[in-house]
Amino acid sequence: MRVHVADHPLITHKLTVLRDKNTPSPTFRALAEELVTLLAYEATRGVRTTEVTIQTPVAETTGLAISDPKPLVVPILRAGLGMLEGMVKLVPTAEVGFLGMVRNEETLQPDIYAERLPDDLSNRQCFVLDPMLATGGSLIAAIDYLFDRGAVDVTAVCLLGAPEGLAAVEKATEGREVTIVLGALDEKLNEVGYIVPGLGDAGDRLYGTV
Ligand SMILES: O=P(O)(O)OC[C@H]1O[C@H](OP(=O)(O)OP(=O)(O)O)[C@H](O)[C@@H]1O
Ligand SMILES: O=c1cc[nH]c(=O)[nH]1
Ligand SMILES: [Mg+2]
Repeated sequence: MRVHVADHPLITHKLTVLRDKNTPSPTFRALAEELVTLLAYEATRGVRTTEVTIQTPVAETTGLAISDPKPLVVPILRAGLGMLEGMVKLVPTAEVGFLGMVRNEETLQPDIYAERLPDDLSNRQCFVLDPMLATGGSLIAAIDYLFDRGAVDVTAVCLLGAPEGLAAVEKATEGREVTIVLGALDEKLNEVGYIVPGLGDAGDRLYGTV
């Protein structure tokens, strides 16, 4: 598994405002979107491309075009939806599929409650969007789901991760083509499975649930 943790003052600045409990939902949403666009730059480093020949007004030249089948972007509902616009801004030709997942806050086990994905993901490059990688249970379930459908490589973009969750994903996806791009790797999980220092419940903060 490849892991990339962002190291850029602009990303840290935006994450600091995002973490602040006094930041209201509209600002939180705007920042989540901006952060994804910045992280997507790194996450798409391995996007598959094909050489193409084009004609500029001056000369013929070769360049690159994103290959077919186009990448599939999969936001994990609910919180991952807050990252979708930021990602498709950078890759506007990507196809978008949806996975609805919720973590049982007592057992911390994930449950898939909705799915709208292409049936056949064979030979597909997938980009999963979820702001929080806590125990890793949700991300492992999402990655398994995509590989079971035939995906060949999965890159997850998360705003924050916990070391425990990252280790769990690494163990569960051994031998598979998986990349994790994080805005920051936090200190730990607390006793109820929240990331410390984290930002609280990303879904609640995005959508104003109290
Ligand atoms: O790594 P884990 O321990 O599985 O936790 C992370 C999951 O928890 C949050 O979703 P949540 O279940 O709160 O759903 P929501 O997006 O609807 O709020 C988050 O967006 C992840 O999907
Ligand atoms: O810290 C956490 C952990 C799981 N889900 C969240 O939204 N936040
Ligand atoms: Mg939530």
